[in-house]
Amino acid sequence: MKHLLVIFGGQSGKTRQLCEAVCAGAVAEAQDEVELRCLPAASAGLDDLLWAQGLLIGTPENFGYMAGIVKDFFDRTFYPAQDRVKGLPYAIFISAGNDGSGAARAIERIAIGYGFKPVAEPLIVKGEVTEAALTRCRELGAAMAAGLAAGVF
Ligand SMILES: Cc1cc2nc3c(=O)[nH]c(=O)nc-3n(C[C@H](O)[C@H](O)[C@H](O)COP(=O)(O)O)c2cc1C
Repeated sequence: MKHLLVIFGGQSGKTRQLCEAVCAGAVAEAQDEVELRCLPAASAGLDDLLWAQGLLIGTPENFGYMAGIVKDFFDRTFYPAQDRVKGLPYAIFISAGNDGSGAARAIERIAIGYGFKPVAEPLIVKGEVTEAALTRCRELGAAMAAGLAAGVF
């Protein structure tokens, strides 16, 4: 069984909606081969990160950056995880009002510090969460789960 960790932040529920679709996609694709752990960023910690063989990070864009609670996850885990998570495949999904690029860039920079390996372009959903957006999220979750199951990352 491969291990996929999904963490998310957010206040008004849109990132959570994206997260639920990401997770549904992963389960639909590979529930027999991939064990999923989906956690609010505040509840996720070092043990979860070390458990993970794949990581999906969900955040709103707040003030051109990731949610503070997602940054807090990185702040808490960076030093203890250093040199233990190199090469961890990851991808990002973002709920934004009208941009999202600042949050994506900030997470990408931090991910370089950990040595995570990007395996998909950041998925940015602007404005309302439409059915089309949820489909993209399900596809992201499915692609991550399929890649993990197949051992291609
Ligand atoms: C304090 C705050 C700051 C925000 N800053 C940005 C921003 O810089 N760029 C942007 O595109 N949207 C911005 N937004 C809009 C949110 O990204 C958007 O409403 C998002 O869908 C919220 O996700 P959530 O429901 O998971 O909290 C901001 C919202 C809040 C509350």
